Amino acid sequence: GVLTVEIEHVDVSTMERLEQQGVDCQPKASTIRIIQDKYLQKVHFSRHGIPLPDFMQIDDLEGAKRAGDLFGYPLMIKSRRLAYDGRGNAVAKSEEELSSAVTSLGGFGRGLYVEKWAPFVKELAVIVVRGRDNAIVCYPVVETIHKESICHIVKAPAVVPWKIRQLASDVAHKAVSSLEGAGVFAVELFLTSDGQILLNEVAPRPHNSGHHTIESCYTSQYEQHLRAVLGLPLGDPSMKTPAAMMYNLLGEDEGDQGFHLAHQMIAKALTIPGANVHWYDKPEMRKQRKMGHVTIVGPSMGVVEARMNSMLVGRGYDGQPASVPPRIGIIMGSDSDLPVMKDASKILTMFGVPHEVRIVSAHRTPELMCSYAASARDRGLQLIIAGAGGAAHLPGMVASLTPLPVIGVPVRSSSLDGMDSLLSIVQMPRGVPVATVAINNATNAGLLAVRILGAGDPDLLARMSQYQEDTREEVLRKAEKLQSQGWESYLNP
Ligand SMILES: Nc1cncn1[C@@H]1O[C@H](COP(=O)(O)O)[C@@H](O)[C@H]1O
Repeated sequence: GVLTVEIEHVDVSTMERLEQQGVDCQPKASTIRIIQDKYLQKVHFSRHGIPLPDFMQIDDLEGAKRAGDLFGYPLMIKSRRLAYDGRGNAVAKSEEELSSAVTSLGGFGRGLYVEKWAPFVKELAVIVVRGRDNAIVCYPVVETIHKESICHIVKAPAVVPWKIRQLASDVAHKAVSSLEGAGVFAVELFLTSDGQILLNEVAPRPHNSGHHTIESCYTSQYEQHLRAVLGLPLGDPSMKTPAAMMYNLLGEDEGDQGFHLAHQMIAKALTIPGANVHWYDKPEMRKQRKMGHVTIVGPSMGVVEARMNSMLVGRGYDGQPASVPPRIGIIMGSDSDLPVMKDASKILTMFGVPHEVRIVSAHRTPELMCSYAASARDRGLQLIIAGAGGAAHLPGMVASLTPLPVIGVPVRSSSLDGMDSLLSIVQMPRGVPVATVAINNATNAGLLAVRILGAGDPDLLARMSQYQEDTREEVLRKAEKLQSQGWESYLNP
């Protein structure tokens, strides 16, 4: 008999599986046709004014050459259907390579089109959800890092300027608004060196770039998909952990050896704080096949990256050896500030906050100051305490080079009793704040830093309450002693 199933939309791997089983997958509705045929998908999006790399259909070698003349090389040649994880794509680096590239894709009969090479600096993705009532919510923008055309690592949120995140969300929102159907859509994007966002493609389904949402967001992409298709209210897509990274467990070898290697990795992942292992239990192990994934969550991207590095030691992720990454940087203009600035470090050690201590001078090492401040956030620092004396420009300059909060410590210098340092630090122009503590009071800088971090770290805030309670009790104990003994014996015990 004939079984007719009507589906609103279907992803390419399902299509491929159905075709392998001899099921005729000719779509009926126009929406389905647009999503299945990547060329028609692009035509559709460009009609809706969504930015994407230039593209054109090619039917023969002459057409491919014309496209090469128009777009230049390297030229991306793509199959119109059944292409994913790098399959169905071929790059021709020159006109001579066109015909072999076309042959590798199965010839023109399969339906090909070409795309102008997108000179991207990062690949981004946004999971967009659309309800039956057409309500749309977007998950935070993520960065996808590919290796040999297969997604390797996903960073959530993407470490890109806020404006870029907004632009990426806008493009993704617009792309999904232009389609029909309810459910989760994954929008893959290119970020170019001149800050443009170009649409790569839209996958109408829960997606690899959204796996992190299971642990890092209030509503996972899977729950969200069910809510959307069932007509329930959409859930909150925002992140409940500050940072997450997902690592795909790809088959590293065939058969048993492949399982052995994967299990080694899983055993390592189980020792990593914040790591969650997902194993798909696919019956067969193949090289480069997605067998599972690990999502690591943590309090900052720096911490999550360090955890990822320690999981991947010896596996070629570009990180440094794992150590506890500092959350706070204590910097000072000279080693002569150290006797004062050490008090900030003492407080942070007491509260168990990992930190680093460095000498960075605004006047003697201006380049170092710039690179330190500019890279601080990406290295995972959450706050900077900067101390200096005299013409104390360090805290203010650092504050102008980073979005992180900066606390300034005026260090007393020999000639003006520290008033020069205090005024240099506290009198900042509008727009560039530095929280300034009392002259030489690095202890307060440490305590203020703990309070600021505590706003997003309940454990730290609880410790701060305990510290206040302990301080109060100490004072009360002294007051009682003074009252019971009198001041003379108090002073001369
Ligand atoms: N403003 C400034 C720029 N570079 C160093 N300083 C400050 O100059 C003071 C004297 O430094 P030194 O003892 O090294 O001469 C220190 O407080 C130091 O922060």
